[in-house]
Amino acid sequence: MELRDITAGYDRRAPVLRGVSLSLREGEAVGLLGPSGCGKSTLAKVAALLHRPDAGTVHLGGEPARGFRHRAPRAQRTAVGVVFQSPRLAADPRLTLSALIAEPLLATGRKAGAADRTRELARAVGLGPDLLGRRPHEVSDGQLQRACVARALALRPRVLVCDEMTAMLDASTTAALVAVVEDYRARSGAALLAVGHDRTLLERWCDRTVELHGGGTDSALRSAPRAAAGTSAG
Ligand SMILES: Nc1ncnc2c1ncn2[C@@H]1O[C@H](COP(=O)(O)OP(=O)(O)OP(=O)(O)O)[C@@H](O)[C@H]1O
Repeated sequence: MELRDITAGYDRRAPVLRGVSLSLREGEAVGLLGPSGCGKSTLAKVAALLHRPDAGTVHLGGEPARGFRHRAPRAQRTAVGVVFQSPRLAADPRLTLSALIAEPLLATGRKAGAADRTRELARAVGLGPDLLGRRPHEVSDGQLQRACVARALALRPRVLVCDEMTAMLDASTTAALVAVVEDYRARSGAALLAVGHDRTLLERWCDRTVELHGGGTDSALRSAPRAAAGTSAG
């Protein structure tokens, strides 16, 4: 994925991001750090094709993004999986965890095999069958976030964007979900953009970290390689 010269925000006269470029190679994990409000989530939404930049381009597998939000073509939209910080805001409260995980499969016409794939994904994220029939208000934040990660992986995305995925989780759920994402990345060759405030976690987890500096008049990214050898995810 390549983000080229992205200018984006919510008011064209005062963009949050100005001329930000970032590329993720196949299989690469990049951690995105920066002070609160500098535009990390905005950049994550642009990368996930959920927010149209005012200027600049997003390339996926060498192809320019042909639209954003509902205008993104299905093949490009499904190539990017997203996990947000708050599963309570992200998850439809009416769906069971099973339906939540299966929804992207059914919405893209993959009905055959959807039940098996849902069980496989649930197992991978550590959700037992007893939880799959429950709705969001009947499970913990950690259990719900596990379902959201499973859902994000359902269509085998080429890029996974995790925006503060672990911010609301305890240490053991954080470690478990980082391990799930890492296992998927290792097997699939997908790239990862992980946004967060936990520098220690991102420096251990990712191949490199980049620091976004907002500030209205210009935004810049500074790169740093992975933390010293010997550290490992989770
Ligand atoms: N939907 C929106 N409408 C208007 N302004 C927004 C919207 N979303 C974010 N902003 C503003 O854009 C700026 C950047 O927000 P963003 O969420 O991208 O920052 P961030 O670096 O992810 O912050 P944090 O680390 O606190 O999550 C902030 O000033 C924020 O108030």
